Amino acid sequence: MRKPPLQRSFANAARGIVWIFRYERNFLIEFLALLSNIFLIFYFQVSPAEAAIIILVCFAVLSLELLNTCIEKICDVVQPEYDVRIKIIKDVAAGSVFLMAIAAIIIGLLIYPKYVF
Ligand SMILES: Nc1ncnc2c1ncn2[C@@H]1O[C@H](COP(=O)(O)OP(=O)(O)OP(=O)(O)O)[C@@H](O)[C@H]1O
Repeated sequence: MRKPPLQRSFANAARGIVWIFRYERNFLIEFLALLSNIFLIFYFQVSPAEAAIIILVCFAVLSLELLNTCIEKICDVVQPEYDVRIKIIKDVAAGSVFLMAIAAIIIGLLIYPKYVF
């Protein structure tokens, strides 16, 4: 199979992100968290290294949300009925987003207080 041109690959990726914005509420919430952090970084004039860590962990949460949604969609195709194995797969995939979200909160608690107080 021939590889699609680069701009078509970008267009496919952009379509995927537009789709998840429309249909996955969690992604929207996590995106708003990214925007809030960008605001706070400028407001508190956070150092470049710390800002990079904050931005990186926010994007990590968003990326894991994309992968979690993919896994959910594959599961729904493979097994639309209740299945305890699907439950484990979906719960574990959701756990990956949850863990990274906890990491994001910890990083926020480590970085922001010194700018606030
Ligand atoms: N086919 C299934 N068999 C067993 N359990 C399922 C099945 N589908 C969903 N579940 C359970 O319901 C939960 C939510 O799954 P669902 O596909 O509805 O994702 P969601 O509501 O988009 O969740 P998330 O907030 O993690 O994105 C799963 O984590 C799993 O525990």
